[in-house]
Amino acid sequence: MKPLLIGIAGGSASGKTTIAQCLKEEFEQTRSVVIIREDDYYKDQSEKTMAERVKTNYDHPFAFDHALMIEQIDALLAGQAIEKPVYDFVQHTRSTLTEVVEPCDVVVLEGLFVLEEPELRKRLNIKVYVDTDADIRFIRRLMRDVEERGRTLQSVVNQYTETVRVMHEQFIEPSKRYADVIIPEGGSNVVAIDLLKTKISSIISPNML
Ligand SMILES: Nc1ncnc2c1ncn2[C@@H]1O[C@H](COP(=O)(O)OP(=O)(O)O)[C@@H](O)[C@H]1O
Ligand SMILES: O=c1ccn([C@@H]2O[C@H](COP(=O)(O)O)[C@@H](O)[C@H]2O)c(=O)[nH]1
Repeated sequence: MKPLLIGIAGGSASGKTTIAQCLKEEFEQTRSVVIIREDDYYKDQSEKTMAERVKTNYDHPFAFDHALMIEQIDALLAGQAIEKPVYDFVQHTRSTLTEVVEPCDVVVLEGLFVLEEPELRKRLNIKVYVDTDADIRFIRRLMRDVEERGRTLQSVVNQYTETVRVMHEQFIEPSKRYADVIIPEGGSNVVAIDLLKTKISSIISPNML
């Protein structure tokens, strides 16, 4: 049977990763769910200096290698393992590491553009948009980027006002209209996450429902 492909889009720090991780953990024992993060397909910038990397607009679709991402998703859908890139947010470029991902019953794609990019969207069986207010997203991003991604408060504020906010309004928010399911507030929405878990259960063990 072809794997079920679930896409989770939404703004930066809306809770996409948190929800995807919740789904994966629920089915950990059966190893039925694998997560593919669009972030891992940011283009390699190892040829650029750090000063040049900082200037990149990471919230525009051009920042991603979507062709490679689509090629690897198609391989997973065809039952083949992939060796995917791993992104290093601190260095703003691809890590030298790669990760082998085995095919699974359910593939969760999470990222800014998974509903916006037509070639990704048309492959999705279930389209989810995580709808979290901008002020909450900004606060979460500030805390996460300072704690985990090596940023300063000032750099987070500058990036948010110069690119993140405007690209969100241009590309991400409009992609909500393609969603089958809209989840307000992200990871704290237990009811919505339970509905997704039930759907996944019906795919991997249809006789249990
Ligand atoms: N419901 C929530 N309440 C509080 N913090 C949250 C919640 N959901 C996510 N976070 C935190 O916000 C940050 C961004 O969440 P994440 O799931 O990584 O968002 P995204 O993948 O959309 O960028 C993380 O540090 C995460 O732990
Ligand atoms: O080198 C980079 C690459 C990306 N970003 C920012 O990350 C977010 C996307 O990640 P989320 O987990 O969805 O928040 C995006 O808004 C980019 O601005 C970066 O700062 N540096």
